[in-house]
Amino acid sequence: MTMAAIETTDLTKRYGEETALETLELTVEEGEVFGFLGPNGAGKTTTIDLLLDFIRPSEGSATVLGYDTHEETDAVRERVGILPDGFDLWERSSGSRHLEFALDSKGGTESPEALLERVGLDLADAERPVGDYSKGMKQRLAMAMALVGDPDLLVLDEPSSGLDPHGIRTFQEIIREEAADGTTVFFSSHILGQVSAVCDRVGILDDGQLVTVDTIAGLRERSGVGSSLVVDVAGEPSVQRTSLTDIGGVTEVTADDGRLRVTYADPAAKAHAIHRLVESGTPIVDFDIEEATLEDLFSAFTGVEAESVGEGAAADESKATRRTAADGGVADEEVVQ
Ligand SMILES: Nc1ncnc2c1ncn2[C@@H]1O[C@H](COP(=O)(O)OP(=O)(O)OP(=O)(O)O)[C@@H](O)[C@H]1O
Repeated sequence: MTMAAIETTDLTKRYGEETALETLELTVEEGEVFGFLGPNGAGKTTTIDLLLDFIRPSEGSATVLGYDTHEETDAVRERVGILPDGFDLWERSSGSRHLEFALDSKGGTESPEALLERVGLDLADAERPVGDYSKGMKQRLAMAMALVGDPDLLVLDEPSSGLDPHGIRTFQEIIREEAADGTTVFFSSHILGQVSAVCDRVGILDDGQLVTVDTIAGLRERSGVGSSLVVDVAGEPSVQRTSLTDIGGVTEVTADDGRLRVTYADPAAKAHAIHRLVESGTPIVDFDIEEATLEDLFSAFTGVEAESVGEGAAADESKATRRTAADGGVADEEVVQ
């Protein structure tokens, strides 16, 4: 039997009246790259802090790599590499000193140079005090420290914060390399594109509740958010609308100004639709497939509308709005920075 890298049972954290995490039941298998997705305040950091015993649960328990997070904290921390959210560095010490410290305390045997190269920090920068580093450079150093000692599990809390697009690619490469080497990777993010780029499975957390866990493909299928076949036709389509709506898996057909849009839940439906159009003698000028985006999926599962979730620094300014019924109307409240 394979051991789960992370297993939580009934894991709950309350702060007074506020429930930061509600009866979380989560299993992350060994070797998986698992994305933990959710808007600000969803409970991602709380979960990670519980897994590493930085805070104690109000109820429930968890194991990491088979060890109880509370009873066997040292065993857990020895085997886990952590890139925390809002980590502290010693501003006056150099990057190299930080790495030496991490190597000493973890008993790591890696060469500092190799670690620096992996995260894209050059040797000259490594000699400068960390107080002079940009946010992205600090993030790279923290990743190098997390990699020390060849951890069995990498826990990354919002790893891309402060990184430029190149840095994001570097981190994605590291995640893929670690996974290829058998390391389990658990990382939290509110940026969907980054999660989909590397993850085997995704868990969506919203307001302390695990809303769903699935592969991206599975989320697509279950969300009911359809993809669309968009066909440009010369003149009016000569096809009967019902001959398209009759196709199994088609959920909606609209026609607008020489453009026909067939929305489907079952991908097999699009070939049928093309076939019927050709059969009816409709002159097709061009066609395109518009896939449901990850943003659409996220909204479908959380009711939170993500607006801009591209890569890079700009993504950190991405906004999402939660639709709340207020004063009988719909108010938009910002929930993602
Ligand atoms: N020490 C604390 N005292 C009181 N409430 C807290 C404390 N720590 C976290 N919370 C609350 O718990 C909830 C979950 O916070 P958490 O930091 O886990 O969210 P998150 O998903 O990591 O968000 P972010 O993306 O902003 O890091 C929030 O409502 C937060 O205000």
